[in-house]
Amino acid sequence: MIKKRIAILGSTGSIGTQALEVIEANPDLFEVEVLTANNSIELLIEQAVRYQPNAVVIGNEAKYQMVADALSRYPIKVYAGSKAIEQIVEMETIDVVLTAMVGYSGLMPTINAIKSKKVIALANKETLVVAGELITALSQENRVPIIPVDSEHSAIFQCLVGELSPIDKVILTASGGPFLHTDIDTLKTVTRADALKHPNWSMGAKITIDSASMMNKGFEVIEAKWLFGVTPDQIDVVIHPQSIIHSMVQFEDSSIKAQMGLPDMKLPIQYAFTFPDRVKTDFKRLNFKDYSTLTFLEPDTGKFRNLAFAYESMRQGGNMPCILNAANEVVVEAFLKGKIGFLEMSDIIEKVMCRASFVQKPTLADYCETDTAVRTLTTSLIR
Ligand SMILES: NC(=O)C1=CN([C@@H]2O[C@H](COP(=O)(O)OP(=O)(O)OC[C@H]3O[C@@H](n4cnc5c(N)ncnc54)[C@H](OP(=O)(O)O)[C@@H]3O)[C@@H](O)[C@H]2O)C=CC1
Ligand SMILES: CC(=O)[C@@H](O)[C@H](O)COP(=O)(O)O
Ligand SMILES: [Mn+2]
Repeated sequence: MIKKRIAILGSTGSIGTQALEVIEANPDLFEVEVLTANNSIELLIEQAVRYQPNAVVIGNEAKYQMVADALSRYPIKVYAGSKAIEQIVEMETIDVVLTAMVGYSGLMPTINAIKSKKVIALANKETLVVAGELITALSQENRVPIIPVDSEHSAIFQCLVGELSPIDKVILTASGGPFLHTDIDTLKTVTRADALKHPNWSMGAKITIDSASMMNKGFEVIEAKWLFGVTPDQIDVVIHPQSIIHSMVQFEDSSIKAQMGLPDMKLPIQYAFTFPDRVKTDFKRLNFKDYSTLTFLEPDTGKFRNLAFAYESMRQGGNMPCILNAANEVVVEAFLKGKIGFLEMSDIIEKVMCRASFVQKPTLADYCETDTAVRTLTTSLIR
């Protein structure tokens, strides 16, 4: 395999740091070309010293000088600002861009990376939620593969290898989050700390709250639609609290394929880097005898209304998923800051979906305008 030069957008986060572990374990296969972060300069500097990338970018421009000073002894270029993150992906020496930034901030760098013909290892699902149609069209136009990193989509992608026949259904598994068995009255008073306790995965704060509210699964339904070209009716969600089956595909002859393993994001990250090959790892193996039962339940969309909102946003199409995403980013931040309660997140999102300006055939400019306008609208609805 030719050594791949990798740019990690969001190297200081949960996905970013695990990607660096994968790269470090396979020095003959991968090298780090670019690292980016938003504010975490200490970790970014430590990573840059250790992995010696060609360039680093710090999103917060006020922190540029501190990073530049710390790395002045090394042949590492230092840039700052969100525009620099968008532009760095154009570097000729990059083969693969791992999009591991959180939220809407991943959109513009991903667009630029596709236009620069880089292979995309896509962790940042919000990119496909906000602008799935545009991103899919761009990737086809530029003949750029988008390889999923999200565990469910990596599972589906792995199930589809070698299959030429049509998909009947994709079945996304969901852990159910920390509140699977919490009644709706108790949900009114759950705290940030309660919601940040994911049963199976250790992840960044924003996606952990999305998992607790099941917006993560809603986003993953939209992500699956664009990645695998299926209709909303072909996407089922099933609660599987053990997170051992990462997702499944049913074919037209009724056969179902599942991808399984212990919950560890390093596997989907590595597979996105090595596809179509598989590379030996020392990751802990699943032992079926440790599990006397694997269980499956119907999601409760009365309790977790976000999942229903995601299906509704797909039904409406246009900029509605972009509206959903922007509203969600604002309410999650407000919940994390203790400004609103857990159930208020869905109440506010519902109001925003009714009030925001709908655009049936959005351009990139429309997505940008929608994101800005919806953030303002959502903020005004938070007491
Ligand atoms: N964590 C996981 O297991 C999984 C994550 N994903 C998806 O991957 C993405 C990353 O998630 P995760 O790693 O958990 O998130 P984290 O919050 O742990 O990390 C986010 C990274 O993005 C950077 N970042 C945040 N905001 C900005 C911004 N405005 N501009 C530039 N950089 C920014 C952060 O920098 P800094 O440290 O400086 O703030 C950090 O490096 C998300 O889209 C998530 O949904 C998907 C599946 C699983
Ligand atoms: C690891 C990963 O892919 C997450 O998206 C995870 O799936 C979250 O778990 P939930 O199933 O609880 O949303
Ligand atoms: Mn996932």
